[in-house]
Amino acid sequence: MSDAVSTIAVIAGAYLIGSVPSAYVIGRLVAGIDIRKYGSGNVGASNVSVHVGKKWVAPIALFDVFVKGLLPVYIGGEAVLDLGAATQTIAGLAAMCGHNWSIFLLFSGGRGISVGLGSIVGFGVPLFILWAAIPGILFSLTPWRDSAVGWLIATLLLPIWALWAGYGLWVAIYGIGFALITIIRRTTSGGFKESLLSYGELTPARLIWNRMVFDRDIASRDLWVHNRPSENT
Ligand SMILES: O=P(O)(O)OC[C@H](O)CO
Repeated sequence: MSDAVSTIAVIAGAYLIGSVPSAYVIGRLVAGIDIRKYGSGNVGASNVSVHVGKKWVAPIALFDVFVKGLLPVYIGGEAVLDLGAATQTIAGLAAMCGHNWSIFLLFSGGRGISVGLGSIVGFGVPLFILWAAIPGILFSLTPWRDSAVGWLIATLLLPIWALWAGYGLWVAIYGIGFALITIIRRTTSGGFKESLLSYGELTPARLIWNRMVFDRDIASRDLWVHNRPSENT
């Protein structure tokens, strides 16, 4: 196979693997629910933990981190096909796009943090430690335990960490892509008019802020993660 064909295959394969909706499949098979209609609506491990069961967190997270996130970056890298940093970056972002806008879920999906985590490990464990340090400290050592805020700060800083630690321009571009995808995914995470009607006290600016920074429509995390379809109607 020529390098061009391998590059296209790795990027397309990354999008398709990223699209496999592990959290959705577990929700359907184990609890008979559409996880997109419960809690945060996120097709990810933490939403399954609340609405299906904690024991499903590990298998979903392992699949999303290692198969969706790490594998495409690893296969594109020196150890396997050696297609270069540009291909690894685009493959990592394609996997995240697949997870967030899955072809198997009519372009709905998750937020991409687990997939991003796996890809960052693929670029280098020290980069992962730099990226995860702020959310880790916020969560474990301060009263500000909102992981959504921590991951947003971490992801906005990722391009700087990548350049500072010598990972090169393409890994910094991966960081910019990750940050843009996170902001787009969060701010477009649900119907805009519907949310403004459902939560009367919200202004459009506040809704956008809540979504981008806290990854939810309303201030209360507890109410948001325990949201169920019957309570929305
Ligand atoms: O960002 P996602 O879609 O990978 O989901 C994140 C997991 O639920 C862990 O919080």
